[in-house]
Amino acid sequence: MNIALIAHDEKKQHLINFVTAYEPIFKEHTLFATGTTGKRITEEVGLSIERLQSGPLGGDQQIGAKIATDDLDLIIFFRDPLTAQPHEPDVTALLRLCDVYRIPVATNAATAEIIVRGLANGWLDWRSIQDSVGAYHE
Ligand SMILES: O=C(CO)COP(=O)(O)O
Repeated sequence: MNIALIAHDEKKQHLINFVTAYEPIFKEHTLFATGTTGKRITEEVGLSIERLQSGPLGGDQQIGAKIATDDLDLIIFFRDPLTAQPHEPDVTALLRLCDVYRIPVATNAATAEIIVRGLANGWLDWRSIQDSVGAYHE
């Protein structure tokens, strides 16, 4: 599975802790991340990640583009709901595309726990057989 990992600044340590806890699962998959998030995960957890631009510089839009081309299967995006983001429209657009293409997305640790445990149990295997682009029009 292709998995995107993203966290706003106030949530980055939460994501680091989360990815560390589930490192045996994440290391089995292909990981992408926005710039600063990816840098920290690489340095602090040691996982190999394809880093995109930092969120405010277009990273969320790059993640969105990968969703639109069916190149991502799961998004874990620890959002900070208490701090205004300069690129809020990009965040909204990214989450919208998750709904358009039926991409599982976790925006907090509680949901991420369920999804990652499901991932390990094969509950996301349907991703590899569905035509996600067509799915919206069913
Ligand atoms: O801003 C972000 C998501 O909206 C995350 O970007 P960084 O990982 O570069 O901090």
